Amino acid sequence: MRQVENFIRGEFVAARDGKRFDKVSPVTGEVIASIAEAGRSDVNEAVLAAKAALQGEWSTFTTNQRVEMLYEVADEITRRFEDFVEAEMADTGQPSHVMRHVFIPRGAANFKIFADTIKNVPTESFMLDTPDGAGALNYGVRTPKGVIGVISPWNAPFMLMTWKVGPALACGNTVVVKPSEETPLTSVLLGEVMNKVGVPKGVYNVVNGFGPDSAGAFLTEHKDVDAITFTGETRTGTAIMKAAAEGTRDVSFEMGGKNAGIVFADCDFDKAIEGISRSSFLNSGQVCLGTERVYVERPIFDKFVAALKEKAEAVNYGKPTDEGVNYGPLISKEHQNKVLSYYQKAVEDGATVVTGGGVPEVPEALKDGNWIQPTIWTGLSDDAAVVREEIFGPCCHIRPFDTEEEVIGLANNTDYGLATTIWTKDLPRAHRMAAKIDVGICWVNSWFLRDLRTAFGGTKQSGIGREGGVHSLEFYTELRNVCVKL
Ligand SMILES: NC(=O)C1=CN([C@@H]2O[C@H](COP(=O)(O)OP(=O)(O)OC[C@H]3O[C@@H](n4cnc5c(N)ncnc54)[C@H](O)[C@@H]3O)[C@@H](O)[C@H]2O)C=CC1
Ligand SMILES: O=C(O)/C=C/C=C(\O)C(=O)O
Repeated sequence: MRQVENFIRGEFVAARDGKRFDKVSPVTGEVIASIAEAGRSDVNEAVLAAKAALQGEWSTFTTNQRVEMLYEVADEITRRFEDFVEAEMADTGQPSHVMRHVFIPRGAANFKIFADTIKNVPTESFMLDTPDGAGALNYGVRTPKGVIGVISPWNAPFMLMTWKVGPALACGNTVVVKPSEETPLTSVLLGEVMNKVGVPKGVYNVVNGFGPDSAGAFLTEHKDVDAITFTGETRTGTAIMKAAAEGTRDVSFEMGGKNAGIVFADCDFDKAIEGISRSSFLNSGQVCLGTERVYVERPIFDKFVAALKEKAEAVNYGKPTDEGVNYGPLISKEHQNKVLSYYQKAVEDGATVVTGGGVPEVPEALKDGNWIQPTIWTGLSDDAAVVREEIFGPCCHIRPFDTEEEVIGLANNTDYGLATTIWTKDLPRAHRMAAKIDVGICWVNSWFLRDLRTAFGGTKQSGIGREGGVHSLEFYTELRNVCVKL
């Protein structure tokens, strides 16, 4: 069985107390790896390694040298593409084409985009008038923030971890990553890449383990961690924020969503169906940007529900590498139970189950995997649990609407504010809507179309701060103003 260690100061090391935990395949339920579980002293060692590296060779790198090294990291990921695809598939159980076309290429791109950003971003400067007429020059200098604690989730593990590590390293920081306990493989594999291309030891570290009373909490509580970036559940964000308050450390949070998809009668119908089907069912619905509330203009409501039902029923369950498989399991038994409990709740609340609602028939070899049917409901009230709470599964509730004002109110009637997707050919209307829906990311006639230079993050309980392009520099650097009297 695969043995996976922590990665500290450039070495793959077991936990000092020898503790380990099992990684279980979401596809078959088999134990596929044994993972070193970092205790407080292992986390301490990783943080001290990262702190020491800030003063070492890494600090002598020019921006250009860092940029070149990040390009080498990206190129080495691409050279080891198959290894990353295999590890990510083993971790998540999601189909090979999603790994090949989205998650692994995005992992490599996350290093290149921030290398480009740091190389090209201009320095802020202002000329100030002074009474003597000579003036003063103000200019900004960006310095690394220090040791960054990276707490990453399981739904797109490599893509979301590198989305943080890329800019952190581009800005000259060092990192300690705590990947989700469900998906440790690619973070540790990245350690091999870092060593291969010569990233100085201690710049990139990985500690495995769980959240509370484990590696996650030990890391976020550590006083030498200067800032924390986190993607995951809103409640976890609250716990991390409390830990970060000690020492007033900075945080960047990308958290849950209960995103609305809005479909007007004048939309390109086939594209809207394709878009909403992806946004509700891709990655088995385990995408923070996904759509769990769909609002459809009344004249096309019945036609829309029927067409989305067809899409939901067309998924092919199976092993990630099997030909034609386009749909994977949920990440864990715990998550499967959580999603199934919402399926049950929807029925208790009086939903019409258009399709799905349970566990599908799968071949004998897969019966211990965490399979679940894509599910569509109609007929629930706006305050039903499955309409208000983030489920993070392949499901959506569809409700008709009659006016623009009404649907803006419905879309905004949530504690979250991550993303929305609007489908209409009336672009002035799309712009009006985009201005009024309280989210960080608004897609029109598209979904998950990502330009990595754009601001990414959420409002309300969906997050704090923005990352992406130059916005990442705000979090990963300190900006010092220098004022020179001329
Ligand atoms: N991208 C997103 O928005 C994600 C949302 N979720 C939501 O969260 C729910 C639960 O999934 P989980 O994996 O349990 O998410 P989670 O938020 O508990 O886990 C995310 C990461 O935070 C770590 N963590 C947990 N508690 C911590 C603590 N007190 N201090 C430091 N680190 C801690 C975990 O070990 C993991 O690395 C899902 O059902 C889904 O609704 C989960 C993953 C990603
Ligand atoms: O494109 C990105 O950077 C992120 C996409 C998805 C998530 O953040 C998520 O599902 O958590």
